[in-house]
Amino acid sequence: MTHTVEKIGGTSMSRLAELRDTLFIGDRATSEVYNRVFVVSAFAGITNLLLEHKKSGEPGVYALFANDDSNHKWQDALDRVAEAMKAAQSEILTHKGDIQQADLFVDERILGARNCLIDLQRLCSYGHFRLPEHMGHIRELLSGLGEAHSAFVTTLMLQRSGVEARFVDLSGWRDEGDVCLEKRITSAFDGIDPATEMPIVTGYAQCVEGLMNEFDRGYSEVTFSHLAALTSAREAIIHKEFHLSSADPKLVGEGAVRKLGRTNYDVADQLSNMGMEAIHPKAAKTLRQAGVPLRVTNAFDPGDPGTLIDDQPADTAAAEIVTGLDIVTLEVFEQDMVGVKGYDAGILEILKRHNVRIVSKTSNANTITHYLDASLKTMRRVERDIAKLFPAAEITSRRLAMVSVIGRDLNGLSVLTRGLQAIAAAGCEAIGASQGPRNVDVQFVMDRASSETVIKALHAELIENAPTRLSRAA
Ligand SMILES: Nc1ncnc2c1ncn2[C@@H]1O[C@H](COP(=O)(O)OP(=O)(O)O)[C@@H](O)[C@H]1O
Ligand SMILES: N[C@@H](CC(=O)OP(=O)(O)O)C(=O)O
Repeated sequence: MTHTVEKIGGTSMSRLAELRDTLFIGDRATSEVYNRVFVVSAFAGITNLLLEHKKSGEPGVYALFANDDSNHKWQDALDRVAEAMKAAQSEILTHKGDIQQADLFVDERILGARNCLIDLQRLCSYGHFRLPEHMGHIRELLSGLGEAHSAFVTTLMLQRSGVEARFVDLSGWRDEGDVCLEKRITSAFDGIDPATEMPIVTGYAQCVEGLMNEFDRGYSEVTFSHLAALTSAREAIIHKEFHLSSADPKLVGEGAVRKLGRTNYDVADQLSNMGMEAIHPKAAKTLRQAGVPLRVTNAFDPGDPGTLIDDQPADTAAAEIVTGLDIVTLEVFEQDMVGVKGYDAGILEILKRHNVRIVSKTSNANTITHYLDASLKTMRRVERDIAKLFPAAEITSRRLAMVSVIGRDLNGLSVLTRGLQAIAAAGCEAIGASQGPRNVDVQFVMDRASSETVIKALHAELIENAPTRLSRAA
C-alpha cells in the first residue's frame, strides 16, 4: 500500500478551514491529494460536553445522566452540545446548503441520542432493568456523536472544494451488527479506493470490545493506529496544533521551544503518563507491533517533516521535553508499617477499585506516597476506604503539581542536581524529586502555583542552554 493514515486532534479540528488550505489541499497536485486517509477527532470541547471535561472533570451529558438528580440537567447539557456543534460548523462551512445539511445532521443525531436515553430511563423504571448495566453503552453512544459530526462537516467542506471526500462513519449509528474493531474497520473500507477518493473517518469506532471501555479518552488515536496497522499504511501521521516541542509553546514561548526532530516510544509513553498524550500508549503499541512508522507534525506547517517516533535509542544524551501535570498526592503514614508487608498491596487494590491513575510513587519505612491523577471527589472515597482498611494510619491528600524532564537518554547530564538548583534559583521550592536508574525521566514535585515558573526554569537550564543537536522550531 502506498497510502498514509493521518489523524487530526480536536484542537486542530477547530481550525479546519485553515487546514483545507494547508493540509488537505494547499498547493498539492491532484495526485498528491489522494492516498491519504484522515481520522478526525471531535471539534475541541465537544467530547468534554458529551462526557465530562478531560482536565477539570466538570460533568457533561454522560456524567449528568449517570447521577440523574433531575431530568433537566442532562437534557440541557445535550442542548448545549447541539449548540456547540452548530457553532463549530458555522465557522467552517460557507455554503448555505452545506450548513443546512450539517444542521439537519446535528438535529437528527442529538434527537436520536435523546430518545435513546429517555427510553432507557423508562425501561429502567421497571425493576428488571438496571441503569448501571447500560452506562457503558451510553458512554459509547455519546462519544460517537462528536466524531460523527466532525467527520461529516469535514466531508462537506472538502466536497465543496472539489475533493472526492467520503464520510466513513464507524460510530455504528443505528447499526445492527455486533462487530469487533477489526471487522468494523475492514468492512467499512471494503470498496473504498484511497487512490481516487479521500476517506474522512470518525475517530470513534463502535465495536463489541467497547472503545471507551478499553481505552477511554484519547480513543481516536486507537482507531487511527488500528486503521493504519490493518491497512498496512506506509506511515501513520498525527497532526497537531504545534510542532511536538521541548515544552508547551503557549507556556514557554514559540521562540524558546525546540522542535523534536526524532524521539522514541519510550519518551512517548512518559509523555502520556504526564497527561500530554503525544500518542495514546495503546496506539503506540499497535503501530510498533505492526511496524508502521509514526510521525507527529504541525498541521499548519505542511512543508515540515515533523517528529519521527520509532523504537531507536538516542545518538547522544539530551533532555528532550519538560512537561507538567496537576496531581494529588496521597500519603499514608503508619508507624507500625515498618517491616510489615501488605500495606502497599492494600492501597493499590483500593486505587484500582476507584479507577485512579497512578503517575508515580515513593515510599520509606513507614510512609507510602502515591502521586495520582484524580479528582478530589474520588480522593475522598479512596481516603475513606483506606481509613477502613488501616484504621491507625494517618492519611493526607494534597493538591500539588509534578514537572517532569524527559529524554531518550539522560545519562551524564545531572538533570536531578541541575534541576533542583534551577528550581531554587527561580525562587521556588521542590517538595519532592525522583529519578530512576533507567534515566529517561526526572520528576519534580511542587506547589501548583509555582509549576509554570518551574517548567520555564527547567526548560531554560536543561534545554535552551544545552548544546544539543535539536533544531529550533520555525
Ligand atoms: N511539548 C509540546 N509540544 C507541542 N504542544 C504542546 C506541548 N505541550 C503542550 N502542548 C499543547 O498541546 C495543545 C494541544 O495539542 P494537540 O495535540 O494539537 O491537541 P489535540 O489533540 O486536541 O489537537 C497545544 O495547543 C499546545 O499548547
Ligand atoms: N475527542 C475524544 C477523542 C480524542 O481522542 O480526541 P483528541 O484526539 O483530541 O485527544 C476525546 O477527547 O477523548
